[in-house]
Amino acid sequence: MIEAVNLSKSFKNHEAVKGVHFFIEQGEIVGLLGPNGAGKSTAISMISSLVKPTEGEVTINNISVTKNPGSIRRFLGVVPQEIAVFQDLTARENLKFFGRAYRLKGKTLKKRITEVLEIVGLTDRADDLVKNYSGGMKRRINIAVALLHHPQILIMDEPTVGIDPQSRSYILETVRRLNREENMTIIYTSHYMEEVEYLCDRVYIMDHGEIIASGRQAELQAILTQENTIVVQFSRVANGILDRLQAHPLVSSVTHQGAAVTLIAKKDTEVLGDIFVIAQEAGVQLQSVEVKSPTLEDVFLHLTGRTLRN
Ligand SMILES: Nc1ncnc2c1ncn2[C@@H]1O[C@H](COP(=O)(O)OP(=O)(O)OP(=O)(O)O)[C@@H](O)[C@H]1O
Repeated sequence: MIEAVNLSKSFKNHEAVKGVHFFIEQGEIVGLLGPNGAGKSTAISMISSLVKPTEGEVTINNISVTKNPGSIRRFLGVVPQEIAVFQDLTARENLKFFGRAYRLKGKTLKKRITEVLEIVGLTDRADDLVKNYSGGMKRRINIAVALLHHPQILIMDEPTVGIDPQSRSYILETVRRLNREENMTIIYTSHYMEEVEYLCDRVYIMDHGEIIASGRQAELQAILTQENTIVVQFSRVANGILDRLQAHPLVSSVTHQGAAVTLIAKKDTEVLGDIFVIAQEAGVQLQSVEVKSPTLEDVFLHLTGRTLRN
């Protein structure tokens, strides 16, 4: 349904997206995961015809996005990262305005406004000015605008950044419902691993403009079948201890939050003994050690050497 081949975008001398390929089937929820600056927004802006690729091509339902931007826009609903509605209008007035831009009018528009307000849970506040909304409500009206013309495909760029947990879970449930009840195809970009784990059938992991891994979650986790995640609570992080752990030949990555250190290491009993020795030599105590199976976050860490929040 959506196919991107060798998609690239350069801004002056900077290559934001470097020859990526996507294939997305109808009815899938696909996650595009990566840290800030990975190239996610640029990639989806090319898919939705808002940015012209430097190289490569995107087709949606076999129609070229670059050659026929007008005809593919009717299939697409795009939820941008920024709130793209008028703050001095009410939600209903905003929806009327954008509905007319989609050439909806009269009773059809009125009915659809009622429906989308219901979908995003803003029926009760429809006649309040958007500037008086909470951050989460503004994000929801942003989504409602994208749904007005019954798109087959919804492209969402980090739709839950900076909002309260309740609005966040409301948005996640709305995305699931749209997918299940209307078979809507959804591309969901995020740097929140847990959202992608919860929502997405398949995931593309992007870093520095490239797709560094893709697949179903289980397939991605299988990248680390030879590894364990080891979480060690030290009494403190002494000088040099992180470097020594990182230098261990069986350890592929080390991150820490205070004195809690997470290692990804080959499944080998030697590692635990060596951690103990390293701690002893650094004069710190081991307060607890937990060995876990790797998560999607660990896969990301293994592939990039960084956590998503870095
Ligand atoms: N219009 C532009 N002009 C110049 N550079 C740009 C432009 N848009 C994006 N970039 C650069 O391209 C790279 C990728 O940016 P992009 O916004 O696609 O990343 P992202 O993964 O969506 O990150 P974020 O979550 O911060 O939006 C960044 O280095 C960014 O600074």
